[in-house]
Amino acid sequence: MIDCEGLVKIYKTDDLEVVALQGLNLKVNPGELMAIIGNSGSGKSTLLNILGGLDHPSAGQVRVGPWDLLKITPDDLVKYKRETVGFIWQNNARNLLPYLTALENVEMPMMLSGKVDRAYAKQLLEWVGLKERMNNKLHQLSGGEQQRVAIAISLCNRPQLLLADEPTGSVDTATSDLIMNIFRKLNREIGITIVIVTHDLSLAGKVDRVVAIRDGLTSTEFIKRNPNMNTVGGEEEHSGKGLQAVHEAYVVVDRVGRLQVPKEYLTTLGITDKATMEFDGERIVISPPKSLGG
Ligand SMILES: Nc1ncnc2c1ncn2[C@@H]1O[C@H](COP(=O)(O)OP(=O)(O)OP(=O)(O)O)[C@@H](O)[C@H]1O
Repeated sequence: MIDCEGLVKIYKTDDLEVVALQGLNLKVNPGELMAIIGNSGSGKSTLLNILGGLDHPSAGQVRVGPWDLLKITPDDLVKYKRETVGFIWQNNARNLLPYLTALENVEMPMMLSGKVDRAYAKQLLEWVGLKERMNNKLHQLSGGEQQRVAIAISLCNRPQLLLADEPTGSVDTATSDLIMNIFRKLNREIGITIVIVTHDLSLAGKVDRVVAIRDGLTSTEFIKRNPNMNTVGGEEEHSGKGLQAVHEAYVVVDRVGRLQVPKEYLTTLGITDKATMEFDGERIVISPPKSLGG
């Protein structure tokens, strides 16, 4: 579904260039539910905005389904955004209309795109567990319920790909579990591919695959040891240890053999610009460079 290779994004301000993505590689299979984690400034939102067609890549390859987002024409980009992707942000609910009901809020974007499908709007609200509340005005719903209305809206255009940027950033743990359960259900039942961006490790622990971004590059991949295990709401996750407890961690090696060594390892070993690499037949050992002189 998603194929990024050597993806680069450079932001140019007056006299400054920020390289937000430095040649990132990422593959996401159709029907996958996965998470992208990374510290603040690592490039997560930049990646999501590019995948959502909100920002243009500077170089590299980025494909979503049949679309090449580097070469896409402006007309096709509008079509792509309308037909292929749905977006959820942390504070999505802020964009909803408080004096309309949940159902009317879902119908609004349908109206703007020229076709209201009331049966589908109701179905969406049922999927997010708001069947009984669809005729309530938005201001009568809690923050978590409003976020669920926002999820229903993101599916109005029947997207094949759902992009969620910190979707549980401003809700409590119980609501966060509920939202994750909705994602899993949607993923299973309608086969939609879902990419969640978060810095919340406990949230990341609830999906089968997590890709960590560091300094604009994919650095580590965590794959669930037992993908059938449903760990939503498990104690391990709430303790924040969920990711390491149920996932195996792999360092990402790109097509030409490059990998990223975590900064803390380099600092501990005092490695700056060079290292020694040895292969003992089974392992590759990276050490500080041996001193040459005296
Ligand atoms: N419009 C912009 N103009 C200039 N620099 C930008 C712009 N957007 C992002 N950046 C820079 O690109 C880098 C990556 O930012 P990005 O927002 O993608 O990170 P992030 O991982 O999503 O962080 P956070 O978790 O804080 O949202 C940062 O150094 C940021 O300052």
